[in-house]
Amino acid sequence: MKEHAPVLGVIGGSGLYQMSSLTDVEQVEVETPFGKPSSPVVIGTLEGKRVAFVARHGIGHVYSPSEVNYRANIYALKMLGVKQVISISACGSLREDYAPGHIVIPDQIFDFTHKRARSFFGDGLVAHVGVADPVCKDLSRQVYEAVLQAGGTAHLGGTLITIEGPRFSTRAESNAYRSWGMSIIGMTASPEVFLAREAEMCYAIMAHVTDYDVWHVSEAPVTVEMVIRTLLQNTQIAQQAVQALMPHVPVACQSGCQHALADALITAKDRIPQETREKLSLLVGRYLS
Ligand SMILES: CSC[C@H]1O[C@H](OP(=O)(O)O)[C@H](O)[C@@H]1O
Ligand SMILES: Nc1ncnc2[nH]cnc12
Repeated sequence: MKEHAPVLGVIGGSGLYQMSSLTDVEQVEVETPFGKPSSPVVIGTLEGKRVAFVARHGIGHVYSPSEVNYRANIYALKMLGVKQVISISACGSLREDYAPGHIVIPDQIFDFTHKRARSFFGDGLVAHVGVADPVCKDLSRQVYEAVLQAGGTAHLGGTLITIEGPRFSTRAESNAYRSWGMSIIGMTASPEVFLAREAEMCYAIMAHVTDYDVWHVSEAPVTVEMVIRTLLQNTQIAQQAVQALMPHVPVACQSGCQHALADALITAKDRIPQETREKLSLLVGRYLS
């Protein structure tokens, strides 16, 4: 591997399985204590800096939202030295003013998933990270500026609800989420965002609105074809936005993401099994010495 650690990790979602703008590309097979990431990690140069890319659903889109190994994806990026991650995701809109083609950088997450491994911790080492503000405010603002610079229509803020899927919502569910004040809907932000916090990484979401879900009275209900068609129309903006972000990374984080575990570990040091210490040393080593 090249000597410089990637300054940015990009996790590409539905419709974004590679970054064509990367040069000097190498492909790294990473094995983590949590298994293999969804795809080989592709590391390449963009604007003179190294970027690491993972295809969330695998090459050919082979993992459903419930099957994605979120822990391995985040852990693999951490192993490569990545400290800041952006997710590029497709989402449905639950608000009239967040229209298909627009890009939302949400500031809140509502986790409605129920069957995913959602923490690196356990097995004798307990941690409770704070996620009141689940995304990095500083990285999110830079992503927002970058999307504007790339010519996109962007919204900074909004709540993203993550459903388990893989099916889309019923009209009753969609209307309920709207009545709860949710802005956009997807299937992958949780637990990814929370794992990034446990790994003390800054994390922001560039969510591409691909549809109006199923609540809209005059728009057709969401389909996969609709999602991929709209996302593909946005691919160039997504790639240009990442390019526009590069001069600003690493973004100066004032939000404490890089110290998220400082007051989160609760297990007595002498009670932590050696095996767990070793497994999680990359995350907690500096707190246990
Ligand atoms: C292909 S439609 C539903 C699918 O698309 C989104 O994926 P991602 O967040 O990885 O872009 C959504 O979350 C679902 O997984
Ligand atoms: N309407 C929707 N619901 C859940 N995930 C989505 N991804 C894209 N559109 C979506």
